[in-house]
Amino acid sequence: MTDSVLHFDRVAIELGGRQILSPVELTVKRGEFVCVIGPSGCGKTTLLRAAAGFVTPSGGSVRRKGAPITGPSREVAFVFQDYGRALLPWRTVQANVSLALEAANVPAAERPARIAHVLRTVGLQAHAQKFPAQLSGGMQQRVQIARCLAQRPDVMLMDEPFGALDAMTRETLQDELARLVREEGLTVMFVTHDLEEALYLGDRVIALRSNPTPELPSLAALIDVPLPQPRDQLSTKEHPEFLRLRRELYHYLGH
Ligand SMILES: Nc1ncnc2c1ncn2[C@@H]1O[C@H](COP(=O)(O)OP(=O)(O)OP(=O)(O)O)[C@@H](O)[C@H]1O
Repeated sequence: MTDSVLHFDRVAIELGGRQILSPVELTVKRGEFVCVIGPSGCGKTTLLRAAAGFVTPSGGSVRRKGAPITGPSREVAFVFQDYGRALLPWRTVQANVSLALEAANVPAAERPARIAHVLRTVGLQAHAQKFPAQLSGGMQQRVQIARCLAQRPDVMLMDEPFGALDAMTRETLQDELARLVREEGLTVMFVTHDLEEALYLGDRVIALRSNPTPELPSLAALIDVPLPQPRDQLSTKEHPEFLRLRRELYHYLGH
């Protein structure tokens, strides 16, 4: 179990008197990229929020490196879809990234080098002094990702991070994230509506279904994605295995 970063141990969640997630059993290993897909309202964000310690399961528990999660932790970073609200508009790019270091009580003398490093990692070193409103949506999302990287988290939880971006920017950011994950050895749980995005990025994809019952539980499918790395927007998406998995997931999602 040493390489288990997150373990969902029969996690069930009720909200507003309604069963959102029936018991989910899942282990996310170190360095793994797990994508979560499913129809709107099936509980994808809720599952991620439980891993972040924002929501307490009504049954079971989420464990990080073996210990139950009882609340938010700096070792778990959360990337929101809405980068506009995640960034402070009155702080520059570097000051937004600095927030993570300030929260972690990193000594002021160490901050500039760490900020410069993560901004280089996401290709924003030339924009450190700009304010969020001076950047495109894709660049603002990179700032949010840089801020999470500055935390040096154990795990990155990403909730439809590219959902608000145009198709071309989304593909660019997918490739940048995939590279970052490889280079930094990140562990990622990534929620998306987009089947192709899930298969393109994931080592594994889990599909959730809405309105779970004991016969048809939340976890509809858990599939391995054995496509070669690094992936490529054209050849990966034309790979026969990609097309086969896409068809399989499409079926699981009840189309
Ligand atoms: N705090 C809450 N109280 C009551 N119900 C809630 C609460 N938060 C979420 N829900 C409900 O739980 C269900 C699952 O929500 P969740 O946001 O996890 O779904 P999702 O799969 O991420 O949806 P989407 O793809 O639309 O973002 C929805 O029906 C939602 O209305």
